[in-house]
Amino acid sequence: QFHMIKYEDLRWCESLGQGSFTRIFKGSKIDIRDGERHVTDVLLKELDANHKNCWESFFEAASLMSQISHKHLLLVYGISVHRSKNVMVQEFVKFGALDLFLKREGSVSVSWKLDVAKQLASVLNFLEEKNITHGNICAKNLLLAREGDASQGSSPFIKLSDPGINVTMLGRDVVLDRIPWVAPEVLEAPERLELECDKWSFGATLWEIFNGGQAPLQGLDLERKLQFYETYKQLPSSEWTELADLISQCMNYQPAFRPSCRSIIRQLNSLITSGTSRELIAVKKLQ
Ligand SMILES: N#Cc1ccc(Nc2nc(N)cc(-n3cnc(CCO)c3)n2)cc1
Repeated sequence: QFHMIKYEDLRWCESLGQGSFTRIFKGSKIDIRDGERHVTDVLLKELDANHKNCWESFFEAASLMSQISHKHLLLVYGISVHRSKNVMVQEFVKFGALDLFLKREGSVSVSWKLDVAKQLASVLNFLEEKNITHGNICAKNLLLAREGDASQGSSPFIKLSDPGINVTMLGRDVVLDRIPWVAPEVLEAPERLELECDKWSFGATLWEIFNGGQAPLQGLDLERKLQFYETYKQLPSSEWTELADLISQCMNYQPAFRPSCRSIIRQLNSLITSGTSRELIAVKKLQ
């Protein structure tokens, strides 16, 4: 269920960092189509050689992405296996991971943030309708295809990345370090990854988007992160009560009590109307 790409048709350029058990590089792939040579920018996601036992899970994540298509889902061109190299070949998304962008950009408008949140909610709704759980929703896995420029009125455009190695394959410390994105119920039973888990992670991601891309509970060691769940803590809430309500509804310790995607989208729509008018009033006060 994959397009196999010949290793010799790939070129590695600069390294762009690493995820859990993977390294990512900018690269290009070469296709010969109707006698013409086409070079395409790609993102090469390599599985660490010392985690070869995860290759099924690594490719399973990618195959999820290539069996369904949606405008806000990352395009996976295929995979390339050569000797000990397992490589996933993805479309190169122009502006990279959202968390880094938010940290770099600092001030984006409320409507920009809500636009991104709505795009994420819409692709989660698409996955929910197909009963597909992503399992690793976070700002780092949201890629920015278009920056959007408030002054020009052009809006951002995001793509949801593959979930990476399945959480059941990760060591406990790696899962603990994903607190508060990983839903509490997943800690006890990682194999029971369900749709509700993505709602919890959506709440944590919404918090990131409205907190300049900074990681929630950053700097807490694993013990304290575990205590956060054991004592049923919530993330520091925004002054914007409607936003804080939505985040805490998503991050409900009872999975069944988390809102449906439709409800999330409805609440985002009302935030958009109240949020943009709040922003207009604030701007008017400044004039
Ligand atoms: N400066 C810069 C810059 C860096 C990267 C991209 N593009 C791109 N395209 C993808 N398909 C995936 C990623 N990506 C980034 N971080 C992860 C790991 C967490 O998912 C994946 N980045 C564009 C510009």
